[in-house]
Amino acid sequence: MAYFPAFLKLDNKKILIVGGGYIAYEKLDHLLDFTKDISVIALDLSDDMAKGIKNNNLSFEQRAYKVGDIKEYAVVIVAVDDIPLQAEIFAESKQYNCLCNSVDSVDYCDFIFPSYVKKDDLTIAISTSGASPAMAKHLRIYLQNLIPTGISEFLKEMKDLRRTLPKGKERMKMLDKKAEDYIKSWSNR
Ligand SMILES: C[C@@]1(CC(=O)O)C2=NC(=C\c3[nH]c(c(CCC(=O)O)c3CC(=O)O)Cc3[nH]c(c(CC(=O)O)c3CCC(=O)O)/C=C3\N/C(=C\2)[C@@H](CCC(=O)O)[C@]3(C)CC(=O)O)/[C@H]1CCC(=O)O
Ligand SMILES: NC(=O)c1ccc[n+]([C@@H]2O[C@H](COP(=O)([O-])OP(=O)(O)OC[C@H]3O[C@@H](n4cnc5c(N)ncnc54)[C@H](O)[C@@H]3O)[C@@H](O)[C@H]2O)c1
Repeated sequence: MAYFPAFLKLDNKKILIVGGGYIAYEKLDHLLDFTKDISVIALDLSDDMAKGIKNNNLSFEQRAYKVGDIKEYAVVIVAVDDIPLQAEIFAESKQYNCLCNSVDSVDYCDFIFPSYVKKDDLTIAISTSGASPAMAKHLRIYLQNLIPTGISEFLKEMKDLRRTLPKGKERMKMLDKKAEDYIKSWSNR
């Protein structure tokens, strides 16, 4: 079955990444667009991962994962090259209020990472439900080239209108028309 798309609020939620290699860095890089409350536990770090940790002042412990490490975390990303450990941490996460993502199998995931386009308040997330991460990536690149640079300003204008105009049918109609015209103007380019 396909995954339900939701946008998770990360305020006051601690995130743990286990692993410090290439894939851990990909996940870290994406998470940093949304939060800085990230800790890392890994036996060793790639250069990118070491830089990411240093530049963002993240907490890092150089050691093997041990049972109980996830206790304080709301989300754990298990980015180790060890599938049995991914299975163990996923099973352990069920004892706690902790959502788990494992990088080798959706069987050990409560959620999966989408590919995404982010421009200020706009986030477009793309998933193939794990069928083809490569396809998710290329669809992201395609969409990235389609979205006009002025989208952030347009969204700011729409946000201001929603804040200042009184709620009701008239506002709804006006905002709907403005959004429709904006999209039409850009698809006619
Ligand atoms: C979208 C993206 C987001 C991100 O990473 O943040 C992401 N993978 C990306 C890239 C990518 N990953 C892989 C390739 C090689 C080509 C290929 O296999 O297609 C490429 C392409 C590349 O790197 O160029 C290999 C791969 N990926 C997974 C497995 C295990 C498995 O399938 O069981 C294997 C095989 C490992 C092996 O056999 O060695 C699993 C997952 N990867 C997901 C997300 C989740 C499903 C997303 C969805 O489809 O909805 C899921 C299920 C779990 C998760 O990771 O959350 C990011 C693109 C970001 C961007 O650029 O926009
Ligand atoms: N989800 C995806 O998009 C995707 C894509 C390609 C590969 N993968 C899978 O991701 C996994 C990781 O790949 P990689 O290229 O980052 O590997 P890598 O070898 O570069 O990194 C593995 C990391 O795990 C750490 N580690 C291993 N055992 C540990 C333990 N017990 N405690 C703490 N840290 C530990 C190592 O120190 C290292 O930092 C592989 O199994 C690969 O098949 C996933």
